[in-house]
Amino acid sequence: MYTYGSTSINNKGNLAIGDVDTIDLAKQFGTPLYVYDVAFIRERARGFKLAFEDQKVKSQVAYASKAFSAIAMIQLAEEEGLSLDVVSGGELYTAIKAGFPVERIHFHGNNKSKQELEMAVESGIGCIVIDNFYEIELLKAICSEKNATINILLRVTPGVEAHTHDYILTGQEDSKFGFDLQNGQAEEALRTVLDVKNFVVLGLHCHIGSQIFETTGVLLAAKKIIEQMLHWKNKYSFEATVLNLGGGFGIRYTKEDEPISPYQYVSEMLKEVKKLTEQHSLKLPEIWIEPGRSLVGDAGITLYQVGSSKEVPRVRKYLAVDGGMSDNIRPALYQAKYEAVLANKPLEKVKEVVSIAGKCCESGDMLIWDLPLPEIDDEDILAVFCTGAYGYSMANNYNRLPRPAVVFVENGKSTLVVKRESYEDLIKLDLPLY
Ligand SMILES: Cc1ncc(COP(=O)(O)O)c(C=O)c1O
Ligand SMILES: N[C@@H](CCCC[NH3+])C(=O)O
Repeated sequence: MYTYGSTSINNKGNLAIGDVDTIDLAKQFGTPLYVYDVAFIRERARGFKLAFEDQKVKSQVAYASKAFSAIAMIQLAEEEGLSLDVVSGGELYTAIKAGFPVERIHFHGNNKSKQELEMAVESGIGCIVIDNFYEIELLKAICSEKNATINILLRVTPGVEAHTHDYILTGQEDSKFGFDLQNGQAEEALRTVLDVKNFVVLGLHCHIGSQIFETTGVLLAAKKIIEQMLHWKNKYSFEATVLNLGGGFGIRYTKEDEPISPYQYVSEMLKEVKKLTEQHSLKLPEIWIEPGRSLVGDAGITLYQVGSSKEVPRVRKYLAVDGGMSDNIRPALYQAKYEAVLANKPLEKVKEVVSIAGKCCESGDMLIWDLPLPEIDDEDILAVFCTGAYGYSMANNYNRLPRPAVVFVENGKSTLVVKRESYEDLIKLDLPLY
């Protein structure tokens, strides 16, 4: 059996994560349960930073908190010296409440509201990544009213198609994000922001998509942007001091996935940027990146209690668990694939192939199709690997299922970092008619 992330088999023969027995975790905290190995997250964070240090390039590695935002996670990002990418007032609020240094927070989003922008400006945020002309006007008015100066990046769409699921592509021309680099929109945006006295235009941002396994796309994007940078230096005497190349580094969800290491990805990216800027006699900008999934995705697993099963003769057997699309919507949304084992007998011989269903009232609520498993018993716990990114953060209360708890494990110890929702929590915003 291949184990994912930092899971292993312990001396009881159970699946362990960060040296903590997953069956003990399920007993102590209940199921479904998200569990993160903190050491794994730290190692990834250090790996990203090392790639920049080795190439002697000034950088910021910003954790894209949309992957998993919770106070403890933000504090961990701070401990590792990461910066932070937020995309909403809610993510910003969480970061502020976690005590994250605001000057290292970058604010993204294709439709930031006036209230969100005001909150960001008032907080003294490090940088706002401007996405569209509407936002330029909104932010300009807010800064002038508050007499505030703000660092900005312009998000550009370089017209690059990355190889990933259509729904998580973002760098192509037909995208809701950013200013198009090729049709003159980005240049018009640059002219506009350079004229705003309250803006300090740090540079440019692009993000071509998510769960990407190769550097071809980002290298092409960097080339297109750097060529524009040269043009804009000549035409407007504008030299970018920051180039943010986004996130999107892929992880290994299943045996078929073969991502390159973050270190290799970043090293190749930096070599290309250095080469191109030297070629065009441009100053090497600070390089920022925004990994989300690759910092937390394979650090996390979800534990479920198995429940009912249904045999469809000659077709398949469904095995239901006590969660589903409410705690992991990715299979339903992107046909995302996952691997799983029975955590109490991960090494036992395979007996049958079953399809793992969730408990929501939807036929599409399937977590894994055709999973080989040993003989299944009522007390079995299913562990699904690599659920650390876009699991809890995309969790919902469909069918009024309470969202699961989140536990961090490190050095053999477990800590509850997000409580399980209760039925009381589910109705706390409801107002009775009588
Ligand atoms: C602008 C931006 N930055 C960073 C990310 C993080 O992506 P990932 O979690 O794939 O690293 C995303 C999500 O795709 C994004 O849209
Ligand atoms: N939520 C997506 C990624 C989108 C990232 C945001 N641009 C996923 O689960 O893969």
